Amino acid sequence: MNRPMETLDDLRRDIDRIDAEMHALLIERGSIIDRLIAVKQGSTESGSAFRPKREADMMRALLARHTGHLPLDTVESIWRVIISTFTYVQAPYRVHGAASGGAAAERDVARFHFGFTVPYIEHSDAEAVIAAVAEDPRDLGLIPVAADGGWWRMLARNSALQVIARLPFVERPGHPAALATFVVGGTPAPGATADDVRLLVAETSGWSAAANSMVAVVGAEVLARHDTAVLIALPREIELKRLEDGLAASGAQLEDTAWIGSHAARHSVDTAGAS
Ligand SMILES: O=C(O)C(=O)C[C@]1(C(=O)O)C=C[C@@H](O)C=C1
Repeated sequence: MNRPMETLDDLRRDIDRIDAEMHALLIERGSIIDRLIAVKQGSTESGSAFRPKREADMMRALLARHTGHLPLDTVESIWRVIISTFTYVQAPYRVHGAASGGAAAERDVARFHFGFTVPYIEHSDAEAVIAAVAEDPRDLGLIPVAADGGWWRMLARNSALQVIARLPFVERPGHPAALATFVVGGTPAPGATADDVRLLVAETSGWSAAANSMVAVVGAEVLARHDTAVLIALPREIELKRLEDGLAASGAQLEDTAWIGSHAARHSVDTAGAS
């Protein structure tokens, strides 16, 4: 015998039940916040509650286990809002972004990754973002990886600030907040940041196209150049000495080297997020 067809009321009852369960789970998740605060205060941890290494791992796991009708973009953005708001409730912070990389794109990055509860403040350029975070190192600054102007030299001179993450945590075709962005923050708690990729600033002498190619041959990446300075992304497994030796063979030298932060290895999936 055929089952009688479900009515719209039946389906809405199901949706109401699931919504109530999800809400109850969110309330239960929220009840952990006081314990998180207590544990973090009771250990060596202090300052910002942002733990980018943990978040990169969580976002990868979320996207890996996702299945079903709901687009990946939706699931990722829901969890970004949950996690960022939990960070905010533990210790309030603001996010600063630069309009110079495209105000709308930067705002999208901020809202997608940090939601609407965390205040977003727009500045003219990367230098102004760094100045704002220097004033309150519990805040986070967003700077496009491709931003020009040599902003990273400011971090080389200020050891209290560093790059602590790179967004998006999981890259994919058509990501709704795709603008590659560094997150700048105050000195992170021990173990809070990933160091799969370390960022090196150096003055250079004898730099040439051959030096640029050599950086790639060694397995690193020149992210930017400004006057005689260079910003290089160096995977953890590549020793600085190897880079220096390779560059010496191309006639270039690194001087006044400074590490300005690190982030998790870039991770891509080829699934489009909207389907
Ligand atoms: O795991 C932590 O340290 C938390 O504070 C929890 C949590 C989360 O909501 O899952 C929030 C902030 C951190 O950046 C990472 C994760």
